[in-house]
Amino acid sequence: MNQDPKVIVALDFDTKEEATALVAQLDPSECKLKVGKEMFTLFGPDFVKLLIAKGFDIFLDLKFHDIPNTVAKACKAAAELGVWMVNVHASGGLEMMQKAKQAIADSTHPETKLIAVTVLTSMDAEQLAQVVPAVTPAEQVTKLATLANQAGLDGVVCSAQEAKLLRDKFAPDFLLVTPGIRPAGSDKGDQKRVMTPAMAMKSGVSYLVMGRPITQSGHPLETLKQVNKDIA
Ligand SMILES: O=c1ccn([C@@H]2O[C@H](COP(=O)(O)O)[C@@H](O)[C@H]2O)c(=O)[nH]1
Repeated sequence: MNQDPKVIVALDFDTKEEATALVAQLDPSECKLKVGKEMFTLFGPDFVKLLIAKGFDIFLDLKFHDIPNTVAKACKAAAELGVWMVNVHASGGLEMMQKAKQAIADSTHPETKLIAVTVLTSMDAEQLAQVVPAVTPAEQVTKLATLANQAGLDGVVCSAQEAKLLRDKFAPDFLLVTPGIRPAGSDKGDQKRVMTPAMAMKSGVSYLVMGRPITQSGHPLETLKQVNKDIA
């Protein structure tokens, strides 16, 4: 029984029925689950609690980004739902991340992990240059990860392409959570900074976030089992 599966399946569905049909095939020893903005907006905290009750570790991927007081209260509310992990945008700044961390520490679930999004995996160098001039994705990820580390966060969301760089810079327990994971030959969709599951694990990633390559594969359970085999 694996207590700490490395794949986080992103439940990005617009009906609860589709999501629960998939979840019914999965086992908490094979994957964790991620609830993002779409499903949380549609189905709210009760949906999250339902998944927790089935024994899954839940990453609540709401990417909070607001003034420190607001983000801190949102993180406390998320932690008190009983989720395994929650996140904020690192570009919200040091004070915002410190207050969020403190709010979780003061909550009824101080063990909840808090990580920060660096540069979205859907952005390439050209897109990043439209919002932050004269910096590469790797430089911007490193800068924001350093800030998150300084704020005492548990880790960051980055692409697997930056994992080796960050793994060499931070302590082994600093979590690197990477979306943009694509098995060889699978459709990239809107993801730009991608890597295969096996290469990502070799680069020092802590957890792989995978949505469409599993959920839209036509045979999700087999796909997940193959990924777990590939990274074993
Ligand atoms: O930089 C980021 C941050 C979050 N995500 C989320 O991960 C999944 C990826 O889904 P795929 O279907 O495997 O592309 C999705 O829920 C995003 O909101 C990200 O992709 N990149």
